[in-house]
Amino acid sequence: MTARFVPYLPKDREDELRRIARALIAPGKGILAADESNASMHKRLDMIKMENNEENRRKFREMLLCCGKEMSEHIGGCILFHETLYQKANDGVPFVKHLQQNGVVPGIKVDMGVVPLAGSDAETTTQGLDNLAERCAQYKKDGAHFTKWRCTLKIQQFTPTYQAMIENANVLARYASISQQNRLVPIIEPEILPDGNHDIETTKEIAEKVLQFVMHSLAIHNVFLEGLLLKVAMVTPGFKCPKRNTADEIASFTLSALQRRIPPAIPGIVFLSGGMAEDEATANLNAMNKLPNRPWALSFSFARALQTSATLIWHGKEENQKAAREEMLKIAKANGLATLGKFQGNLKTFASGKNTFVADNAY
Ligand SMILES: O=P(O)(O)OC[C@H]1O[C@](O)(COP(=O)(O)O)[C@@H](O)[C@@H]1O
Repeated sequence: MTARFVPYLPKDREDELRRIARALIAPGKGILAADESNASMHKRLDMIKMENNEENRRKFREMLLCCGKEMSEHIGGCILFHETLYQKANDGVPFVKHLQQNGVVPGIKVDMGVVPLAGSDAETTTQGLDNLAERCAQYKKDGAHFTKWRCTLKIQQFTPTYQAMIENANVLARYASISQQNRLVPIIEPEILPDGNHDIETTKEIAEKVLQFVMHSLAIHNVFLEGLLLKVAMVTPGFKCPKRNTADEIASFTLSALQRRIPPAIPGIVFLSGGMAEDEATANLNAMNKLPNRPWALSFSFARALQTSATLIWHGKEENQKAAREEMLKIAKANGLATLGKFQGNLKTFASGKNTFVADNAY
């Protein structure tokens, strides 16, 4: 019998996407998220009282991205912001080349930010589909092999609404399809924000619902599951919930939500850090990777939980760069071990115990 539709992707395209996805989450590796938009960069640089301008953002990225070959031991890929993809390190070599030479796959954030979703309960969708195909084609030529798109959903008395869940799931699927058509592995991020005083049971229930909508839309748009990664928040109690949960509890709630909703064809699920302290994010990831029944790789795509100590040590000073990079690599190593469930003891970092929660982190 002949196929009723033109194939969604040719075989060689599928193989390419599969290969890229696997490289990003190879055993012991995860992703460094360094794709902060300029508004988010303001918050990063403000921590060390640096002005948020193009040159300071370049210096910050120089500190994070030019760590040498050691970086690829635990970091498979790095997500960049548009500006960074075209910036150069102090030695005149583009950042993207530095990453390639050091065995780290460069990726790019392609969404154009969160905007209000009219008619909803003060919720949002994410814009950026216009010209996305052209931008993706260009990014591929310029060295990127994967993309990221972030949607945010809020837990409040009446949210996330059906409208927000269906809209965000659909925009994520459309983005993923366009990305795959352009030979870029999409990292699909339906982030449930940590704000609120709800308990962990509530977060789990909502996470399952949100994921159900996302998987449904991916199926409708024929997105190739083996050639994508999912980026989600761990299932935790709301930031203001008085009852806190242990790493083992967070791990089992998170894993159960994923097991119920995510097909094993998806090669990997990577977690954002969402304002958790560095040591906490690592402990939770490690606990998850000790549990049975994980058909996908469970890894990290942290921004704050990989950058905070390094940023505070660096403080914008050239002479602190080496120590800052060593700290970041130490944390990456701990997370690499956590992807295997092999991290032991407590992670001691410059910013241990310091949460980096940002209220309503949807710009
Ligand atoms: O600046 P944006 O586009 O709002 O993105 C916020 C950040 O959220 C992330 O998706 C996750 O970051 P955290 O690990 O700090 O929660 C990053 O990739 C991104 O830089």
